[in-house]
Amino acid sequence: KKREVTRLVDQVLTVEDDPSVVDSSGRVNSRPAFPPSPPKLPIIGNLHYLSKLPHRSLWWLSQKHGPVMLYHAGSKPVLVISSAEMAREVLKTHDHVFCNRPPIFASRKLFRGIAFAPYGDDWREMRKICVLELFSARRVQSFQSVRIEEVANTIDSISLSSSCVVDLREKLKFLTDHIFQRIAFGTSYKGKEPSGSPTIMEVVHEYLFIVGTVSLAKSFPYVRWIVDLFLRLRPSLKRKFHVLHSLFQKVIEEHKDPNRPRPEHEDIVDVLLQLEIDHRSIKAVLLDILVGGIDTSTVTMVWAMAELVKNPGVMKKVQDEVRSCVGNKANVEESDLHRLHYLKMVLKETLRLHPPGAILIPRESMKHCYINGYDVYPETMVIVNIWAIGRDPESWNKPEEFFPERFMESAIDYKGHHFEFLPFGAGRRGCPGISLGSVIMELTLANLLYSFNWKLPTGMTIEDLDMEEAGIFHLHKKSGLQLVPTKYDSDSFRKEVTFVDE
Ligand code: HEM
Repeated sequence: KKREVTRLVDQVLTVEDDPSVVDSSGRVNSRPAFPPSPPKLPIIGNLHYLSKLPHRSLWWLSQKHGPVMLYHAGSKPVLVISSAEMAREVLKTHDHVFCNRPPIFASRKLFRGIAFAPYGDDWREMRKICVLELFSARRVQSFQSVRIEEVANTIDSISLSSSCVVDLREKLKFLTDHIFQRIAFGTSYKGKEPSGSPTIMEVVHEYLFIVGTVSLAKSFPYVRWIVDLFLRLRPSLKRKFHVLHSLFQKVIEEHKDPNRPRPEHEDIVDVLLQLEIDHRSIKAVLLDILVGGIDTSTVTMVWAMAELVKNPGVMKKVQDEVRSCVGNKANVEESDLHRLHYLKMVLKETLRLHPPGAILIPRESMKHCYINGYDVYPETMVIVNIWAIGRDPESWNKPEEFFPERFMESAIDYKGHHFEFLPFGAGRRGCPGISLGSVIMELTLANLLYSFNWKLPTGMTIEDLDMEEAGIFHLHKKSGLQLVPTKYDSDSFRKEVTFVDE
């Protein structure tokens, strides 16, 4: 109601915002009804409102201007959606209008995989391959041995530091990097770079950062040449593109070598070569997988462990569940996961409060339509602030609290049917990697929780645990996560459980 009142007040103050202004002769004025918008400045539009954490600035603005707001990034109008109801309008009711991506990232000269491709036959074809061939249930299952081996290596490596401070973020980054490189390339190049050379993921991050900056500069026709001249982004972008291009080319050539030893499972490059996909598209899909999978899973698991350490009651409950389900096995297996109901709730609660993509990858309208009575014109960029929606008190009771039990009697899942909870997006452009991402996260978290007890380094209290956010593409925990693991003694737990049962 408060939002509606704010919207009405805004409409009274800004006549342009009123969708049905009646003039003195009683005629309905047919001027376009633009959504409410913060006051603009010349050249920069509304950019002065943006902080280092755009999802928070946009959330703050939406509290004043409503869940459908027009934000001006320089000369570019951007429709910002901040409620479950309006997200449903965009991602379901009008999904066919908003399933395009804006031309950022999508230059023909760069990689144009699935995530940033414009809507059309090329995207449709690659998306079909993605859903039916690359991330189908059968294919995800075929990568099981990779997950098991890599998670076991991580547990072994942490065991070596039992009772010492461990940089858990680094361990998890290393793990997901290995898993996704093995899934995509059949082998991991991590640690095999010539000394002093950046890792693949470092090049990927730099590449994305430059593409993002160049794209943003396009919204500022007056200052674009200054950005180009002083930051010399384009030559740098070209160099990064070539590094990735040659690496992916090398991987493809190795796969085409008839003397290559047969791996125990087909990797993504094998599948794409068998489907006779052209090399350029294969490279773009490889980039999508590295970008889509590695950071998202790492940041989510770091947030989950941080929230658990901050909430010892939840930590105990989830560890008790994992340990009593697994019994006296050496580790948690994938076949155990379907019984770990509370663990799944912990993961959902983490994704509600800390969705790695706080705002969905931008979409673009393909034709005129109305959202909540407002005109939205073709080629308007649309962003859905899923971070704000996950904390909206209209949808969530005590939204700031980490309370996994809220999912107990609830049918809400993250498959894109519940618009108050959209960590993987929804509709035609929703994430095709949900099953792969979630099984990696569940298996890793279950084993971390099974194998170790976790506490903060000596002298640190829960209050000292910094939950500050950072990041442009993916929202990570700014200060990393230093924790002390101690190896869990399953015998003593069994005695404890037997004692309780008796
Ligand atoms: C924690 C794990 C992950 C999260 C939270 C996540 C989240 C997302 C989100 C929010 C989108 C945009 C959806 C939209 O616009 O409605 C997306 C798209 C995408 N994701 Fe994921 N993702 C994850 C893991 C993965 C994995 C493991 C892969 C592949 C290996 C992947 C590949 C993709 C691709 C290719 C797209 C673009 C889809 C399209 O535009 O058609 N993601 N993801």
